[in-house]
Amino acid sequence: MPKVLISDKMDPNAAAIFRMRGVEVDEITGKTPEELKAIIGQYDGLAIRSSTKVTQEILDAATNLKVVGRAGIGVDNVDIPAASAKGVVVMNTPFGNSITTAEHAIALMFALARQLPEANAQTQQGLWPKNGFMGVEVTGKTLGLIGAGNIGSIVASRALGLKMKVVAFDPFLTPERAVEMGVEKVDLDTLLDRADFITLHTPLTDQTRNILSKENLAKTKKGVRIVNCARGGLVDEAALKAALDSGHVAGAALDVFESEPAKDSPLFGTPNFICTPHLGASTNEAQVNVALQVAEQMADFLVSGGVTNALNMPSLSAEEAPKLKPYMALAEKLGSLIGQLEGDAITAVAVEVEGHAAELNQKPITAAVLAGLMRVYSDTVNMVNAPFLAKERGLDVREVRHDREGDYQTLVRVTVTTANGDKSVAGTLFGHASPRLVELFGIKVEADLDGTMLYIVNQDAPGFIGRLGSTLGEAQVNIGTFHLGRRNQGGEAALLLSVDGAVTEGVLADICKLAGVKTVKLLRFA
Ligand SMILES: NC(=O)C1=CN([C@@H]2O[C@H](COP(=O)(O)OP(=O)(O)OC[C@H]3O[C@@H](n4cnc5c(N)ncnc54)[C@H](O)[C@@H]3O)[C@@H](O)[C@H]2O)C=CC1
Ligand SMILES: O=C(O)C(=O)COP(=O)(O)O
Repeated sequence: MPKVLISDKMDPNAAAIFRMRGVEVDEITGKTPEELKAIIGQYDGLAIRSSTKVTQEILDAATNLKVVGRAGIGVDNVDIPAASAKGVVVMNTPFGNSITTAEHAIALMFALARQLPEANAQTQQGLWPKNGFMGVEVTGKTLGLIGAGNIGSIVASRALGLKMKVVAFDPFLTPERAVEMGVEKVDLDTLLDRADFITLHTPLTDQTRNILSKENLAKTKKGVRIVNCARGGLVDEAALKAALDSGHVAGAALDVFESEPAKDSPLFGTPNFICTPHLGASTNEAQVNVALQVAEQMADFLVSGGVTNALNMPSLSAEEAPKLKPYMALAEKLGSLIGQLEGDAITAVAVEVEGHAAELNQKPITAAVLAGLMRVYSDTVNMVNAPFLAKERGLDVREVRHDREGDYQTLVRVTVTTANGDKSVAGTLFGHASPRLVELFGIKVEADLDGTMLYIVNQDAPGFIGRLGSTLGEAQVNIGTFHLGRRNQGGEAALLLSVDGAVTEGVLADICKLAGVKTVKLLRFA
């Protein structure tokens, strides 16, 4: 039974779903990194929000970990390259809390426009400060959206409902989508020049870090009000403090900080500054949504191999997964065979599918080929990290889908390029489930690739098989299965034998000495 750790506060629906889906679950929140490191080794899955930092160190200690599920959107607390390198899938729930977060941005905009927190505090102190809080209307004002993705577009729709004009800066926003959203697409300088309110809705990247820098804050309209419900680091906090102090910025609301938890920000106590402790996603609705989603997604993956909303792996629906499973097994065996036979010499890999295989999602088939092929170098390679490792090694990977009718109802062919030219192996599924090799370097053979096998290339000549049988028999090596194919009579023949027991270097050397033998290799398949 797979086992998951929920390490951040999460709606109880998550644990309930895990249990319902046959996944064991522990909820242990508030652990220090050291404490987490000590226990993470027992878990197949880790379900988090933003508090748990999934660092290289944690991943190194997570010897059984297969999936990290983020009940929310931002994954900047997960070292994704490190997870990919370790073959751990990282998933998020990209929509579950977006309405809630957009509503928080709108709430903070109103709170700034009418100075609600301070008015509330003074009223409750008995000061009745009726004349101290002259606000501004939002109707007719311009909202500048930085980032017009899921949350940005919900904020835009709400702002339009409030009769605001919305301008948006987002390099990936198409003109058509801008029209559909009812916003004007502008460049950043135009936005800074025109916006009465600015809200930020981008991830934190090298391009967005300090997007509201000292220089850019200086370009804003005097009296602008700024809301950041996205990520700390998008606004330069020191520059913001100076702009609030000078009165150039009339108000700012931050839900997120450069460093969290923010316990002693220089912004604290600044007039017209309000903040919340990363509450953007904190509604019952959003937390139920993300908890249900993350648990369903992680359970799908751990129980049936389905992949949804992964950031480092192609998607694979729970319906597709069972159909693809035998193909992935076949693809991995073909990759393993060719990796063991050709090894380091490979510079490019082409994965071709035809027949029934061509009707399926090819990405997982290719990933499985690469996993099999590269497991020759490292037994930590799996379908998640194989495509990344292939890229790192400079392997040129190509996918080809044929809609032609071939000899087989379904076929996967793997062709590798080496200094000695292209070499290819192909396999099919017998009875829709059983992987079978059908072609090996241009020679037709039929073989199950299983356990320990011997691959022998020899000159086709009478008596060879008898001599080979005697050599193995004398060494007490029992032959399990025997598969033979040849290019033409008297030409090159290929033999694949599955054998029981150990085949020593001495036995291999004896086979090499048999007349007509060109190649002998010991192969191992999972
Ligand atoms: N405060 C909170 O509790 C929450 C914060 N968030 C954060 O809100 C942010 C936005 O989330 P979503 O809208 O779901 O993400 P999204 O991926 O749907 O949208 C992000 C948008 O930013 C745009 N973008 C990327 N680079 C840009 C750049 N250099 N300049 C301008 N735009 C750029 C993208 O094109 C995309 O349209 C994320 O950082 C997320 O982590 C999300 C949920 C809750
Ligand atoms: O979903 C996101 O990106 C968030 O920032 C929400 O964070 P949280 O789950 O509330 O810690």
